[in-house]
Amino acid sequence: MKKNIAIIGCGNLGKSIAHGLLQNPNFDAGQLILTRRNVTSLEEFATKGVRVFTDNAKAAAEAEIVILGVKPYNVKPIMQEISSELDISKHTIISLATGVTLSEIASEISSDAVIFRAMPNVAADIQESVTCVCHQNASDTQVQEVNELFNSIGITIPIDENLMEAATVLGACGIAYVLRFMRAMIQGGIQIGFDSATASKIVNQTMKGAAELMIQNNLHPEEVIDKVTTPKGCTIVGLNEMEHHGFSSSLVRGVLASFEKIEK
Ligand SMILES: NC(=O)C1=CN([C@@H]2O[C@H](COP(=O)(O)OP(=O)(O)OC[C@H]3O[C@@H](n4cnc5c(N)ncnc54)[C@H](OP(=O)(O)O)[C@@H]3O)[C@@H](O)[C@H]2O)C=CC1
Ligand SMILES: O=C(O)[C@@H]1CCC=N1
Repeated sequence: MKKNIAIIGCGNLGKSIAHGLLQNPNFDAGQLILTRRNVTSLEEFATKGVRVFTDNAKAAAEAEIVILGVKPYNVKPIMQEISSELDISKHTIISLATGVTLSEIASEISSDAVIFRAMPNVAADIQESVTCVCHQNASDTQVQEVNELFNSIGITIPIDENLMEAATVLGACGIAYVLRFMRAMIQGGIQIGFDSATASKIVNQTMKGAAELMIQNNLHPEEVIDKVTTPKGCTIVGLNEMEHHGFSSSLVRGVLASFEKIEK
């Protein structure tokens, strides 16, 4: 795809997406435009040939795909700022904002506008995001184009808009839950004798191995857990102890708490 892409409000997630896109050999840095008010932290991109602006309207005017990377409460003012530069026959708008609906965005421009909501996660940085996507008014070609964009930084899953909040929790918040689990594993590893660096290395590779096993062999976790838990062995003792302390229950409740926070 050779279209220009503007990320308006290039913060944590925007930068991850930009890093991921720039690793793609078919993606030209000149296609990318990044904005925020304080552009100091975007200098690394400018040195690679990315256009870095503070002027959101100018960025929108120079792009065909406009990604809204701002906080949810900034979507409306940003749309008002850039709407004079948006041409609904030219622009595809992609909002990353949690909880802001397609119709809320459309109300700032036109009900006929081509608008996507996309929910990636920060693993976009290394092209390992999962991005759930829904849209309004997009043609098959436009859907393909947006899928291609997010496939270049991971995998893309089309969903109905009513699942976008659930997607936010499972995929976008989810990476934080997984990392907190990893931190706890590392802490346990230190307590049983490893230095932090070695414990981290073991935990990182164990996580990667577990995830790849599920992905490559298309398995449910419990199928592999059964193979690891020797009867009367140490794994089942550890797992049961974790469950006595509410391990699975606390994760499920955390997922629900995040979901309820978005739904409020
Ligand atoms: N972080 C994550 O993992 C995920 C976030 N999201 C969603 O993505 C969006 C961004 O999240 P995140 O990246 O964490 O947030 P950040 O705050 O890191 O990024 C938003 C950026 O917007 C910029 N900004 C604020 N006002 C303006 C403005 N008027 N014009 C241009 N830029 C502006 C800010 O920079 P400056 O102050 O310099 O202008 C800031 O860097 C949110 O809507 C969030 O819900 C979705 C999935 C995952
Ligand atoms: O915590 C948040 O609100 C955002 C949405 C998903 C990840 N970060």
